[in-house]
Amino acid sequence: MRPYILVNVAVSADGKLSTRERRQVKISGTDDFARVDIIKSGADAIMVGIGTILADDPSLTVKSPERIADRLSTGRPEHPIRIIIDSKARTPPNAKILHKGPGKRIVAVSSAAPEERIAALSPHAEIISTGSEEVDLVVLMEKLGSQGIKRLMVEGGGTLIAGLFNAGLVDQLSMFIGNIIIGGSSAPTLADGPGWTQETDFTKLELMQIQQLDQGVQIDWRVRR
Ligand SMILES: NC(=O)C1=CN([C@@H]2O[C@H](COP(=O)(O)OP(=O)(O)OC[C@H]3O[C@@H](n4cnc5c(N)ncnc54)[C@H](O)[C@@H]3O)[C@@H](O)[C@H]2O)C=CC1
Ligand SMILES: Nc1nc(O)c(N)c(N[C@@H]2O[C@H](COP(=O)(O)O)[C@@H](O)[C@H]2O)n1
Repeated sequence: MRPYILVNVAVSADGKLSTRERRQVKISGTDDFARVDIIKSGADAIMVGIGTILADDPSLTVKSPERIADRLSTGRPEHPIRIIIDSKARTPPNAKILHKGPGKRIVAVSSAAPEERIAALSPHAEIISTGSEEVDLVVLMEKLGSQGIKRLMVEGGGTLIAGLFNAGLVDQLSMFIGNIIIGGSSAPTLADGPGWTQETDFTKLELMQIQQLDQGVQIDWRVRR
Protein backbone atom coordinates (compact mmCIF):
# COMPACT_ATOMS: atom_id res chain seq x y z
CA MET A 1 0.00 0.00 0.00
CA ARG A 2 1.32 3.45 -0.87
CA PRO A 3 1.99 6.03 1.90
CA TYR A 4 -0.36 8.86 2.90
CA ILE A 5 1.07 11.78 0.91
CA LEU A 6 1.05 15.29 2.36
CA VAL A 7 2.40 18.13 0.23
CA ASN A 8 3.58 21.17 2.20
CA VAL A 9 4.57 24.44 0.54
CA ALA A 10 4.99 28.11 1.26
CA VAL A 11 3.74 30.44 -1.47
CA SER A 12 3.78 34.20 -1.80
CA ALA A 13 0.50 36.13 -1.86
CA ASP A 14 0.69 35.89 -5.67
CA GLY A 15 1.19 32.11 -5.57
CA LYS A 16 4.94 31.81 -6.24
CA LEU A 17 7.34 29.32 -4.64
CA SER A 18 10.47 31.34 -5.38
CA THR A 19 11.83 33.98 -7.76
CA ARG A 20 12.00 33.47 -11.51
CA GLU A 21 15.75 32.64 -11.13
CA ARG A 22 14.62 29.93 -8.68
CA ARG A 23 16.25 31.74 -5.82
CA GLN A 24 14.89 30.61 -2.44
CA VAL A 25 12.86 33.26 -0.61
CA LYS A 26 11.87 33.38 3.06
CA ILE A 27 8.09 33.23 2.73
CA SER A 28 7.19 31.65 6.09
CA GLY A 29 7.66 33.24 9.49
CA THR A 30 8.85 31.57 12.71
CA ASP A 31 5.48 30.04 13.60
CA ASP A 32 5.10 28.46 10.18
CA PHE A 33 8.65 27.06 10.25
CA ALA A 34 7.75 25.49 13.65
CA ARG A 35 4.55 24.03 12.13
CA VAL A 36 6.53 22.58 9.21
CA ASP A 37 9.03 21.03 11.65
CA ILE A 38 6.12 19.30 13.44
CA ILE A 39 4.84 17.83 10.14
CA LYS A 40 8.39 16.78 9.23
CA SER A 41 8.98 15.08 12.57
CA GLY A 42 5.70 13.15 12.19
CA ALA A 43 6.71 11.80 8.78
CA ASP A 44 8.44 8.52 7.97
CA ALA A 45 9.99 10.10 4.88
CA ILE A 46 10.37 13.49 3.21
CA MET A 47 10.63 13.96 -0.56
CA VAL A 48 11.89 16.68 -2.93
CA GLY A 49 12.53 16.99 -6.65
CA ILE A 50 15.99 17.39 -8.15
CA GLY A 51 15.08 20.96 -9.19
CA THR A 52 14.83 21.89 -5.51
CA ILE A 53 18.12 20.16 -4.68
CA LEU A 54 19.92 22.07 -7.45
CA ALA A 55 18.26 25.40 -6.56
CA ASP A 56 18.30 25.34 -2.74
CA ASP A 57 20.63 22.54 -1.59
CA PRO A 58 18.33 21.80 1.39
CA SER A 59 19.17 19.36 4.19
CA LEU A 60 15.55 18.49 5.08
CA THR A 61 16.46 17.58 8.64
CA VAL A 62 14.14 17.91 11.63
CA LYS A 63 15.28 21.14 13.27
CA SER A 64 13.92 21.16 16.85
CA PRO A 65 16.04 19.22 19.40
CA GLU A 66 12.81 18.38 21.33
CA ARG A 67 11.24 16.79 18.25
CA ILE A 68 14.41 14.86 17.49
CA ALA A 69 14.44 13.59 21.10
CA ASP A 70 10.79 12.62 20.76
CA ARG A 71 11.48 10.66 17.57
CA LEU A 72 14.40 8.84 19.18
CA SER A 73 12.40 8.05 22.35
CA THR A 74 9.70 6.40 20.24
CA GLY A 75 12.21 4.23 18.37
CA ARG A 76 12.21 6.30 15.19
CA PRO A 77 15.37 7.56 13.49
CA GLU A 78 16.47 11.15 14.16
CA HIS A 79 15.29 12.34 10.73
CA PRO A 80 12.74 10.98 8.26
CA ILE A 81 14.15 9.04 5.29
CA ARG A 82 15.15 11.66 2.74
CA ILE A 83 14.08 10.93 -0.83
CA ILE A 84 15.10 12.74 -4.03
CA ILE A 85 13.16 12.36 -7.28
CA ASP A 86 15.97 12.50 -9.79
CA SER A 87 15.33 10.72 -13.12
CA LYS A 88 18.85 11.23 -14.48
CA ALA A 89 20.79 10.99 -11.17
CA ARG A 90 21.89 14.65 -11.33
CA THR A 91 22.15 15.02 -7.53
CA PRO A 92 25.62 16.39 -6.71
CA PRO A 93 27.40 13.76 -4.57
CA ASN A 94 28.30 16.56 -2.12
CA ALA A 95 24.66 17.78 -1.75
CA LYS A 96 23.78 18.66 1.87
CA ILE A 97 20.84 16.25 1.88
CA LEU A 98 23.26 13.33 1.46
CA HIS A 99 25.58 14.38 4.27
CA LYS A 100 23.85 16.51 6.93
CA GLY A 101 22.69 14.42 9.89
CA PRO A 102 22.35 10.66 10.20
CA GLY A 103 19.74 8.51 8.48
CA LYS A 104 18.74 6.78 5.31
CA ARG A 105 18.52 8.49 1.92
CA ILE A 106 16.88 7.24 -1.26
CA VAL A 107 17.54 8.61 -4.75
CA ALA A 108 14.72 7.61 -7.11
CA VAL A 109 16.00 7.45 -10.69
CA SER A 110 14.74 6.15 -14.05
CA SER A 111 16.39 3.90 -16.66
CA ALA A 112 17.72 7.12 -18.26
CA ALA A 113 20.18 7.65 -15.37
CA PRO A 114 23.80 7.11 -16.45
CA GLU A 115 25.55 4.25 -14.61
CA GLU A 116 28.52 6.40 -13.56
CA ARG A 117 26.27 8.94 -11.85
CA ILE A 118 24.41 6.16 -10.05
CA ALA A 119 27.76 4.75 -8.93
CA ALA A 120 28.75 8.16 -7.50
CA LEU A 121 25.53 8.37 -5.46
CA SER A 122 25.37 4.72 -4.32
CA PRO A 123 27.72 5.14 -1.33
CA HIS A 124 25.34 7.76 0.10
CA ALA A 125 21.87 6.53 -0.79
CA GLU A 126 19.76 3.55 -1.77
CA ILE A 127 18.96 3.85 -5.48
CA ILE A 128 15.48 2.86 -6.67
CA SER A 129 14.90 2.81 -10.42
CA THR A 130 11.41 3.03 -11.95
CA GLY A 131 10.17 4.40 -15.30
CA SER A 132 12.04 4.77 -18.57
CA GLU A 133 12.61 8.55 -18.95
CA GLU A 134 10.99 9.98 -15.82
CA VAL A 135 10.55 8.38 -12.42
CA ASP A 136 7.27 6.40 -12.36
CA LEU A 137 5.76 7.97 -9.24
CA VAL A 138 2.97 5.39 -8.87
CA VAL A 139 5.37 2.42 -8.92
CA LEU A 140 7.80 4.27 -6.66
CA MET A 141 5.11 4.97 -4.05
CA GLU A 142 4.18 1.27 -3.92
CA LYS A 143 7.85 0.40 -3.37
CA LEU A 144 8.14 3.01 -0.61
CA GLY A 145 4.98 1.61 1.01
CA SER A 146 6.47 -1.87 0.99
CA GLN A 147 9.51 -0.47 2.86
CA GLY A 148 7.18 0.54 5.71
CA ILE A 149 6.84 4.23 4.77
CA LYS A 150 3.30 5.12 5.84
CA ARG A 151 3.43 8.90 5.99
CA LEU A 152 5.31 10.90 3.36
CA MET A 153 5.81 14.66 3.37
CA VAL A 154 6.60 16.31 0.01
CA GLU A 155 8.49 19.63 0.17
CA GLY A 156 8.31 20.52 -3.53
CA GLY A 157 9.05 21.91 -5.95
CA GLY A 158 6.31 22.77 -8.39
CA THR A 159 7.20 20.23 -11.08
CA LEU A 160 7.24 17.28 -8.71
CA ILE A 161 4.02 18.41 -7.01
CA ALA A 162 2.29 18.69 -10.42
CA GLY A 163 3.50 15.18 -11.27
CA LEU A 164 2.03 13.86 -8.01
CA PHE A 165 -1.32 15.57 -8.62
CA ASN A 166 -1.32 14.24 -12.18
CA ALA A 167 -0.86 10.70 -10.90
CA GLY A 168 -3.62 11.15 -8.29
CA LEU A 169 -1.13 10.60 -5.48
CA VAL A 170 -1.73 13.61 -3.20
CA ASP A 171 -3.92 13.13 -0.12
CA GLN A 172 -3.42 16.49 1.59
CA LEU A 173 -2.11 19.91 0.63
CA SER A 174 -0.86 22.14 3.44
CA MET A 175 0.09 25.63 2.39
CA PHE A 176 1.28 28.82 3.97
CA ILE A 177 0.46 31.98 2.02
CA GLY A 178 2.92 34.72 2.95
CA ASN A 179 2.59 38.49 2.83
CA ILE A 180 4.89 39.20 -0.12
CA ILE A 181 4.43 39.53 -3.86
CA ILE A 182 7.25 37.86 -5.82
CA GLY A 183 5.83 38.24 -9.32
CA GLY A 184 7.05 36.96 -12.67
CA SER A 185 5.12 34.73 -15.05
CA SER A 186 8.00 32.24 -15.09
CA ALA A 187 8.50 32.07 -11.31
CA PRO A 188 7.65 28.55 -10.01
CA THR A 189 4.17 27.93 -8.58
CA LEU A 190 2.91 24.98 -6.60
CA ALA A 191 1.72 22.97 -9.60
CA ASP A 192 3.95 23.66 -12.62
CA GLY A 193 4.43 21.45 -15.66
CA PRO A 194 1.93 21.68 -18.52
CA GLY A 195 -1.18 22.06 -16.31
CA TRP A 196 -4.62 20.68 -17.09
CA THR A 197 -7.24 21.98 -19.50
CA GLN A 198 -10.26 19.73 -18.92
CA GLU A 199 -12.36 20.47 -15.87
CA THR A 200 -12.63 16.73 -15.22
CA ASP A 201 -8.82 16.62 -14.85
CA PHE A 202 -8.64 19.38 -12.24
CA THR A 203 -7.85 18.20 -8.73
CA LYS A 204 -10.75 19.08 -6.41
CA LEU A 205 -9.98 20.08 -2.85
CA GLU A 206 -11.99 20.11 0.35
CA LEU A 207 -11.17 22.69 3.02
CA MET A 208 -9.94 21.06 6.25
CA GLN A 209 -8.90 24.15 8.18
CA ILE A 210 -7.70 27.72 7.76
CA GLN A 211 -5.88 29.91 10.27
CA GLN A 212 -3.95 33.16 10.49
CA LEU A 213 -0.27 32.44 11.18
CA ASP A 214 2.62 34.90 11.39
CA GLN A 215 1.70 37.61 8.86
CA GLY A 216 0.01 35.15 6.54
CA VAL A 217 -2.61 32.44 6.15
CA GLN A 218 -2.18 28.72 6.65
CA ILE A 219 -4.58 26.35 4.92
CA ASP A 220 -5.00 22.57 4.92
CA TRP A 221 -6.87 20.98 2.03
CA ARG A 222 -7.93 17.35 1.64
CA VAL A 223 -7.89 16.01 -1.92
CA ARG A 224 -11.34 14.85 -2.98
CA ARG A 225 -11.50 11.44 -4.64
N1 LIG B 1 8.41 27.75 -1.12
C1 LIG B 1 8.47 26.45 -0.94
O1 LIG B 1 7.79 25.89 -0.06
C2 LIG B 1 9.37 25.64 -1.81
C3 LIG B 1 9.95 26.18 -2.92
N2 LIG B 1 10.70 25.40 -3.77
C4 LIG B 1 11.22 26.02 -4.98
O2 LIG B 1 10.82 25.28 -6.12
C5 LIG B 1 11.81 25.43 -7.14
C6 LIG B 1 12.18 24.08 -7.70
O3 LIG B 1 11.07 23.52 -8.34
P1 LIG B 1 11.22 22.80 -9.76
O4 LIG B 1 12.28 23.47 -10.55
O5 LIG B 1 9.87 22.70 -10.32
O6 LIG B 1 11.84 21.40 -9.40
P2 LIG B 1 11.32 20.14 -8.56
O7 LIG B 1 11.99 20.17 -7.23
O8 LIG B 1 9.85 20.01 -8.60
O9 LIG B 1 11.98 18.93 -9.36
C7 LIG B 1 11.45 18.61 -10.62
C8 LIG B 1 12.25 17.56 -11.31
O10 LIG B 1 11.92 16.25 -10.78
C9 LIG B 1 12.19 15.31 -11.78
N3 LIG B 1 11.14 14.31 -11.95
C10 LIG B 1 11.40 13.00 -12.17
N4 LIG B 1 10.28 12.31 -12.34
C11 LIG B 1 9.26 13.18 -12.24
C12 LIG B 1 7.87 13.02 -12.37
N5 LIG B 1 7.31 11.83 -12.61
N6 LIG B 1 7.09 14.12 -12.22
C13 LIG B 1 7.66 15.32 -11.95
N7 LIG B 1 9.00 15.54 -11.84
C14 LIG B 1 9.80 14.46 -11.98
C15 LIG B 1 12.37 16.07 -13.10
O11 LIG B 1 13.76 16.07 -13.42
C16 LIG B 1 11.91 17.44 -12.77
O12 LIG B 1 12.58 18.42 -13.53
C17 LIG B 1 12.98 26.13 -6.51
O13 LIG B 1 12.98 27.48 -6.91
C18 LIG B 1 12.72 26.03 -5.01
O14 LIG B 1 13.24 27.13 -4.30
C19 LIG B 1 10.93 24.09 -3.50
C20 LIG B 1 10.41 23.52 -2.37
C21 LIG B 1 9.57 24.23 -1.45
N1 LIG C 1 8.07 26.00 4.43
C1 LIG C 1 8.91 26.82 3.75
N2 LIG C 1 8.82 28.15 3.94
C2 LIG C 1 9.63 28.97 3.26
O1 LIG C 1 9.53 30.28 3.47
C3 LIG C 1 10.55 28.47 2.37
N3 LIG C 1 11.39 29.31 1.70
C4 LIG C 1 10.61 27.07 2.19
N4 LIG C 1 11.50 26.56 1.35
C5 LIG C 1 11.94 25.20 1.33
O2 LIG C 1 12.35 24.66 2.57
C6 LIG C 1 13.46 23.80 2.35
C7 LIG C 1 14.57 24.15 3.36
O3 LIG C 1 15.11 22.98 3.87
P1 LIG C 1 16.28 22.99 4.97
O4 LIG C 1 16.04 24.14 5.89
O5 LIG C 1 17.58 23.06 4.27
O6 LIG C 1 16.07 21.68 5.67
C8 LIG C 1 13.92 24.01 0.94
O7 LIG C 1 13.56 22.94 0.14
C9 LIG C 1 13.16 25.21 0.49
O8 LIG C 1 12.81 25.21 -0.86
N5 LIG C 1 9.77 26.26 2.90
